[in-house]
Amino acid sequence: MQPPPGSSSGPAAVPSAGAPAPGAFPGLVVPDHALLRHKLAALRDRETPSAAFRRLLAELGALLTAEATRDLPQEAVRVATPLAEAQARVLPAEPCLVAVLRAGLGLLEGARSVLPEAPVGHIGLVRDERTLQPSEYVVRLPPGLARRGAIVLDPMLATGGSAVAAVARVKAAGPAWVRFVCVVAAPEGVARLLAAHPDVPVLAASLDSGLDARGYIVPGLGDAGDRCFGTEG
Ligand SMILES: O=P(O)(O)OC[C@H]1O[C@H](OP(=O)(O)OP(=O)(O)O)[C@H](O)[C@@H]1O
Ligand SMILES: O=c1cc[nH]c(=O)[nH]1
Ligand SMILES: [Mg+2]
Repeated sequence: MQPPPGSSSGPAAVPSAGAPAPGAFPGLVVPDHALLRHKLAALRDRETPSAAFRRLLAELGALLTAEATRDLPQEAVRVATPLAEAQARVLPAEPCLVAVLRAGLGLLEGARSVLPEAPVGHIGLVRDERTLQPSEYVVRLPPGLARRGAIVLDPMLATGGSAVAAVARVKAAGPAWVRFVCVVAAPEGVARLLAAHPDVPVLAASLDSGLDARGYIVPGLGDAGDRCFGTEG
């Protein structure tokens, strides 16, 4: 990882050069968090090996899930501590976590560390690298989604085709609400996802500049699935 030219200190939020301000999308949240930026820097680095990439993705999954659940409704309860009764607040039900395969599995591991009782769904999608259209190869969603929300996890929001399809699949199962969590988002993907699903808030660690001619996010981090599972060619 190379230090940028000039000073090592800077503004709290460091947007990618050429990226629109996150405020350009009212449905998008990019948390202002030093730890997210720190881990994302290492994740982007082309020299980061697959094992470290997987660990970083899991850590980002935990941090982003904490942000995505920050304002969920809670119920008041009383608990007996070893000393006295305390007033506390709990989630009525942990939301369902839905991983978009393959790369979403990396985020899922960390998300489950903070939501250990969450039921888990899987949606297998692979993008045709020529047409950029996603095709679906597996869907497994848990029953009983009507009484809880769902958080869809996929590190990359590029053209948005995969995210739009995954969210549609989850919505068809009738969850109380849906939120979409990614690591790196392209403006094109955010615009497409919010246009198709305006009721679905999007949370990203970074809003990047755009897409290259092959539909990859720039600066991005390359192919997340390949880097996670060591399948790069
Ligand atoms: O926004 P889009 O243009 O649809 O691209 C984003 C999708 O591409 C990647 O998956 P990929 O199809 O490479 O599958 P993989 O995770 O198995 O590598 C990524 O994890 C998203 O699912
Ligand atoms: O930049 C991109 C775009 C799609 N899928 C990825 O894994 N990375
Ligand atoms: Mg891939």
